[in-house]
Amino acid sequence: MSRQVYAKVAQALRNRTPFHSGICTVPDHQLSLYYSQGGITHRRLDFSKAGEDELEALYRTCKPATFGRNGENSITQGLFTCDRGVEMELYKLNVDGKDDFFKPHKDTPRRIGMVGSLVVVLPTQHEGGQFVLRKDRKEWTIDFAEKFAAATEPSICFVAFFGDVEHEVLPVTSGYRVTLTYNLYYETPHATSSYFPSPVHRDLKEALVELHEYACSSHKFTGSLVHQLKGPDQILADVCDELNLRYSLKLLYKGICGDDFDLLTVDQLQVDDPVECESEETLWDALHDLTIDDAEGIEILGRCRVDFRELEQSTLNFLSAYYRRPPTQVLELWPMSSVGVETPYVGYGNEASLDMFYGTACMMVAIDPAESRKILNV
Ligand SMILES: O=C(O)CCC(=O)C(=O)O
Ligand SMILES: [Fe+2]
Repeated sequence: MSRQVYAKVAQALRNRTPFHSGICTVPDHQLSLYYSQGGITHRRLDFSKAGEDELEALYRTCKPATFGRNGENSITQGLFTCDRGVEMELYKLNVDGKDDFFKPHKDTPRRIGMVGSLVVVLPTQHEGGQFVLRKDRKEWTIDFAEKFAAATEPSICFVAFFGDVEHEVLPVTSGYRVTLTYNLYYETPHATSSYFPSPVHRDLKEALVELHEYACSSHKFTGSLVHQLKGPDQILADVCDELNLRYSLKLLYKGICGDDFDLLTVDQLQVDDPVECESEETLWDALHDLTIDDAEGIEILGRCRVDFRELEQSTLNFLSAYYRRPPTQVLELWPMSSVGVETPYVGYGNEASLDMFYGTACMMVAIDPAESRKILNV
């Protein structure tokens, strides 16, 4: 992989965000909301020209507790149609007036298969009410009021995010802010991000396409985790699928046995008898039923290579069976939103101590040698 391609792939992965937001123009006639008050009066509200008083009427209907009314709202027309693979369920209508806010929370899954939420912000005059998202100590703020102010055509704004993203709505400082929230479900257990490609999806694809020829072969899934890929990991899998790049999930055991070896395995290392012994003997015990396809020694680019000449003959004998010739080289691009597994054993030293082999889940994308690649039309 050339330096530029590496930089581009790494950049695409680094830029990933756990949400997708934007603004889109909508024909006037689709900006209507029908609602009923106390089950009797039906009202139609046209957001493309709704005035303050009409919005206030909606606000009063939706805030029965505050205004002492027994109102209820029903929405008879959805604004969105859904892409194949993702089911959208209209969940609720929020109308926020001055000083209203939504404190930080994560949306609770309403039923199995819910992947996230979509918030559609309707074009009403308002200030404040910024939408803040948080994940992994990162924070993003979207000011929809500003987006509407800059829009020249009737538009709606939206933000879709995964279920594990915390979000809040800051206080509205003037006007009314109206949103529709939708629950998003994958229709199939393994629906993909290609159904709603995000900028990350496109950037990643563009970066990987620069490898321009790929081997065509079916990918191998390892472990059950592959069916639970989330967010950016799922996007990487989808892009690989589209480009016919082989990928698999593996456990990476980095620097085991005194920092010497890096191993990729299809399963957690098992130590049958975790009694006190040298870590190499324990590793030998853990590996001895496994083939090189189950556990492979690799060279991580940029890390010290194993110097086989310095190994004791007995270690060399068992370990060399787990290295291809030449050894598979692995370039680490970005940490996966991953899980780790621990295999404890009793280490041998001046006194017995509890040691462990620690593996982290990682996604391996195979870049096969040029001669075995196929031209791909993308
Ligand atoms: O109104 C919004 O912008 C979103 C509200 C929200 O997060 C929710 O209803 O769960
Ligand atoms: Fe929410």
